[in-house]
Amino acid sequence: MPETASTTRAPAALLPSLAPLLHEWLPRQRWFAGKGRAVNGFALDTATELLPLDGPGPGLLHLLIRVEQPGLPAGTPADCYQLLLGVRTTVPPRLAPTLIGRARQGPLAGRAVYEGLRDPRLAGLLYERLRTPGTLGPLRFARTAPLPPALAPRMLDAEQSNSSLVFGDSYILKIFRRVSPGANPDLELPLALAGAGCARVPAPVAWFESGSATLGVLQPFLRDSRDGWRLALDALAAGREFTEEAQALGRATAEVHTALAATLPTEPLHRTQTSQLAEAMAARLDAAVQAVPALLPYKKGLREVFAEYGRHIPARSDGATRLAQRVHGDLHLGQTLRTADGAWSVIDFEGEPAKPLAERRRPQPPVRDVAGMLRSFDYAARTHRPWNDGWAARCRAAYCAGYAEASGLDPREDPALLRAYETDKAVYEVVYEARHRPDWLPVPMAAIHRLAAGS
Ligand SMILES: Nc1ncnc2c1ncn2[C@@H]1O[C@H](COP(=O)(O)OP(=O)(O)O)[C@@H](O)[C@H]1O
Ligand SMILES: O=P(O)(O)O[C@H]1O[C@H](CO)[C@@H](O[C@H]2O[C@H](CO)[C@@H](O)[C@H](O)[C@H]2O)[C@H](O)[C@H]1O
Repeated sequence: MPETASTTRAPAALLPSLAPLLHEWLPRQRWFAGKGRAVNGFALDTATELLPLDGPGPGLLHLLIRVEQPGLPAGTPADCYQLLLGVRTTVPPRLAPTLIGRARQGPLAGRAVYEGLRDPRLAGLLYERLRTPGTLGPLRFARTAPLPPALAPRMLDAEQSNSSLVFGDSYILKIFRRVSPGANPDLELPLALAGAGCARVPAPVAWFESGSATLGVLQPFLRDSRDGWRLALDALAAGREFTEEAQALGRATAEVHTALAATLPTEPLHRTQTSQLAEAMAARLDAAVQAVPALLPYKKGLREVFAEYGRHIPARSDGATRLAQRVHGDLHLGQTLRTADGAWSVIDFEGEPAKPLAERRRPQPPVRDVAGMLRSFDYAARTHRPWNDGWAARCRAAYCAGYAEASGLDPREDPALLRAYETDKAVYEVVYEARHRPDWLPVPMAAIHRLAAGS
């Protein structure tokens, strides 16, 4: 074990020290999901000293903390977040921007509390833990193969739902911020895909957990890669087509789907399941209209798209029953990475972060991911001036052709299904943009306008 062994604190004892600091700091974090609602209090589920707080140097405290907020349906547990806090008597100038505050009371009174992941010494310690399988209080560390020692850490500053650290340009560790019981699909699916020999995902090499909850996953870092969103925008800016890339992305998506269907449970999609899926889409639309009233004029037209899907008799052109299966769940260009050799990888299998874990892990028609990517070509085209609708249409066609090539199923053969999933995604995007990036709202609204009009 690296440095000194850990201890587990009685969690409640730390709250008087931490609660006043976190009250200010937590709601400001990009990954804090409860924005716009008051924070009434905190409860600590676990508190683990990865590095003792009363040692000579800095301490590293791992917390699973519940944030009590109003407005949750009865019986819904408060959101639980994972925090890694550094604790020092004084914070050196290079770490000053990471300061959360100085505790005034309780066992940490007078000590500085700061973002532990931004301290290379503490981030390095976490990597050392991942190298060493075993348990540490409530935390369990596992790995698939030996890892090299002492890789220098750096934190990614991307706008993320979680937090990621790169170690020596060899590995990337994603620390999940909002944590729920149950395997996180971002570990479960890449592990299953790697096990099935699918080369389209960076295979997890280590992870850590508490109870049944996944807390972090270490994967190879694709250092010479660029993400599909950047590549698409570059192509647009240079007046280039992106059809070859889109076709390869279609093939990559199909490879992922085929491997997931071969290794994880699938369910037949008969008429009843189809109408339930259509009803769920209509219910999401109703909730979205409440949240974003600009959707109201389109409600009737959009409901008709879902009703058409609900009436639809699912049958494949080869006569087989359609299947629901595990899918990516939030596929878009930003979730794809292309390495210098031209190979595409798919990342971030967590699904839509706002949805409950159980819902994200449910089998769904694979067209859900196809629709997500088709929406993404439209997004890329719409962020470019002048708007290049033809570019997006050609990418969309090439992507479907690539998907058909690798899976034998052309998503365009089932337009009612595809339109319903594109509409469901556009409705999700309207709510997402209204909440996070209001300037982007016209992008999904343009799609809503088109889809509600039946074109
Ligand atoms: N294996 C990887 N290799 C290189 N970069 C990666 C890798 N995995 C993730 N990234 C980079 O990290 C960013 C955030 O990762 P992501 O899994 O999307 O996190 P989040 O769930 O927080 O959005 C990605 O946009 C990508 O640029
Ligand atoms: O990447 P995340 O898992 O955090 O996904 C969320 O944020 C995405 C934006 O970063 C959002 O994607 C939408 O915007 C993209 C362009 O920035 C576009 O390519 C996607 O097609 C569009 O859906 C995603 O919906 C949201 O869940």
